[in-house]
Amino acid sequence: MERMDTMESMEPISANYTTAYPEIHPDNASGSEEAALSYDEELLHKTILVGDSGVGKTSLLVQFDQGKFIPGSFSATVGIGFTNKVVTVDNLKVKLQIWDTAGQERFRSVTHAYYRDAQALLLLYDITSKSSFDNIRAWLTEIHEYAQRDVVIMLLGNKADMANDRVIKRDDGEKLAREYSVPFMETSAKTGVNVDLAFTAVAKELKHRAVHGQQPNEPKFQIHEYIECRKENTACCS
Ligand SMILES: Nc1nc2c(ncn2[C@@H]2O[C@H](COP(=O)(O)OP(=O)(O)OP(=O)(O)O)[C@@H](O)[C@H]2O)c(=O)[nH]1
Repeated sequence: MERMDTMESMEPISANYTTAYPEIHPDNASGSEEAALSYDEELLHKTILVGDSGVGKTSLLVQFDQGKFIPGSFSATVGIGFTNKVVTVDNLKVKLQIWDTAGQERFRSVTHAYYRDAQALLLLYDITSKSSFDNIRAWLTEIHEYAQRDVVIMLLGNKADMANDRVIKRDDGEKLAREYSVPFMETSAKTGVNVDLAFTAVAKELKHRAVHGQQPNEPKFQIHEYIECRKENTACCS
């Protein structure tokens, strides 16, 4: 696949990882009924990665975008930048514009401004960092303050490969997610476990809303079920 190394972002940005709509095809299902409904493939779905500094937002995005992990190669993100990616779900192309934000407190006022237009937010903590987990409630408060009321939120416990350093049990992540009624899974930007799934689930939800949003009688896409059936298990105990 030809890859264009164009970079489209707000200034300042941290790393040159943006590509112009490379495609992945997580679903090979053909003949979906939904495909017959109208969906504008030019629609851009803005998705934002948030969470404390160092939880692995940039790494997760690079793993999703390029399928690779470069250990210790990232300096803290400065400001905000985005990567475009097309995910094919139910034979439709869903364009995600994925914004990688700086986790550091000093950039918070910059990133808040981007929440308003976001259709989805991936909220990350690091399973080896108690403080990053404890801060999730504060992140959710911010999200509820600045983002749209119906924004899709997904909680991700990243660095699931670091079993020996784990301090947050998977159960704790699940409980917190249940409390806020948000889908949850553990991911590893290093091994790639559940990374495609996280973005694909978001793409499916956003596409479903775009296709069926005006039809109140249509059954909703069950993002929780979709994830539960597909997610790979990660170690559960510290
Ligand atoms: N073992 C392991 N290391 C990870 C994983 N994800 C990120 N890291 C490492 O954690 C460190 C921080 O990762 P980043 O992706 O820069 O974190 P960030 O959330 O973007 O940080 P800010 O830009 O400061 O907000 C880097 O050294 C990464 O290599 C993971 O899933 N597993």
